[in-house]
Amino acid sequence: MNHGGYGGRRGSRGGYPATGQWVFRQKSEISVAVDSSLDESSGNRGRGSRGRGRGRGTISRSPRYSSRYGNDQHSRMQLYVKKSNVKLVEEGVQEDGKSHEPIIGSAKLPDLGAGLKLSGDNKDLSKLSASSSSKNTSLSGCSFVSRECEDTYGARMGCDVVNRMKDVSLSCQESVSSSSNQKIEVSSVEDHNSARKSGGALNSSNESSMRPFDLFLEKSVMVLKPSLLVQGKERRKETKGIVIRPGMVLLKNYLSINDQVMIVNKCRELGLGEGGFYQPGYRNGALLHLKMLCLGKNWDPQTYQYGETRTVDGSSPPKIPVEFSQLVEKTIKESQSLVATNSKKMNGEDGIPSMSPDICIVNFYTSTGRLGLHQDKDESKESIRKGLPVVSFSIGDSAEFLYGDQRGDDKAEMVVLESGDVVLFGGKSRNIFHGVRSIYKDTAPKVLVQQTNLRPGRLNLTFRQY
Ligand SMILES: O=C(O)CCC(=O)C(=O)O
Ligand SMILES: [Fe+2]
Repeated sequence: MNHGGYGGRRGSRGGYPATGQWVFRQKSEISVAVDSSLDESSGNRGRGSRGRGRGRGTISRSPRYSSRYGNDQHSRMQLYVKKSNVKLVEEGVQEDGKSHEPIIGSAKLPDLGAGLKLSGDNKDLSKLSASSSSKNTSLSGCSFVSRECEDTYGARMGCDVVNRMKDVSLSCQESVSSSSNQKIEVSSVEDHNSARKSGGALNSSNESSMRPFDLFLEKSVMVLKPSLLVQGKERRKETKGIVIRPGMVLLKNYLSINDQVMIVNKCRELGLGEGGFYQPGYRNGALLHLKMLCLGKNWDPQTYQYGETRTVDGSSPPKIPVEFSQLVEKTIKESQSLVATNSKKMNGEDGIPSMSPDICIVNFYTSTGRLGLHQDKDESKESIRKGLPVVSFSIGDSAEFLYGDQRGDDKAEMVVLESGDVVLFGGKSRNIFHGVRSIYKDTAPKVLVQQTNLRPGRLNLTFRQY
């Protein structure tokens, strides 16, 4: 199989050998996690809250994801400094606490240059956002034991440093405060390796968008189990079928936690393999605000066509796991009987035809991910003419899902899709405009996150028949 210029990617799952390793040099025993993202989050900066208002009325006819364009391609890195209060100090900027706060969370590549410092004491967990383009990052004020930080999986680079002192989990997202002056340094091996591979063109959008992407966060040292109460509550959610409009059905809480865990695990595994997750881009270079994995056939955002291989790297899409297809079949039957009982005049016109999926597009949205209103119309004419349904599984964080007969966000209806929800749109609703306006942070079922270590964000699978 030709992997073109991206041949290294496959090896990286096994390979990508040195890409994105982060080395922490420091002096004591704290954990640090560095999470770098060159993904959809960047494109959302500057938007209003939750991205409302973007892309309004701008959907052009053909682009499937037409309003997902984003020009801000700054890469963003998030530093999780566990058990320590830190502050971000740009080189050359006074360490006066307050003056640095604005830098945190909004630092962009050009501002940071080659170095970036964090300083603080060892009290709280903190999260910093900064540019991943910086060649060196130093953390001051923490006693860190430098483990290693592997950018195992690209666009969102995970680096987990263990708190050897207390053996506690370190994920936290508090604001940064200041203080002490102990130091640790973080330097990005990724930069050096990327430089080698790309001849110095670091952080080029190609390079970063093709980095392997792991749906899982690295396991923390200590994983807190959700209480039995939480688990009980999450299990008690009732399954309910709703006919939203002719041809469109919502199966609320349809996927059990076990199904969701199975799906997440399979997507994670497939997403790390050949043809795995990447951040797709349009012909003009703009990146979509999500990570994508195609199963069965590859959908190409540059041509809006399906193919047997992915043009950007020559990889073949993995097959759709049989367990997925079985679930899809079940949901279609379920919807058909729901429609049949709901509709007195069952003349077939409001129904949802059966289909056997040979395409699945798996999208992963971080909390700032989104997807502009579009129609799914790149399947065969026959498939669309027959109204073969698109079947959509939502897993993880909840999302505002827009749908309607017209293009504008303001003309669309909205439904919140939660983890386990399934939406089908076929028949008379096959050509609806639809999209994802926003993701609700931290709304994924705790038990799912605990059982899978799924990253914060939302996983969506849409099944279709070509
Ligand atoms: O994430 C979703 O709910 C929708 C995804 C979608 O419309 C697509 O991939 O075409
Ligand atoms: Fe779609």
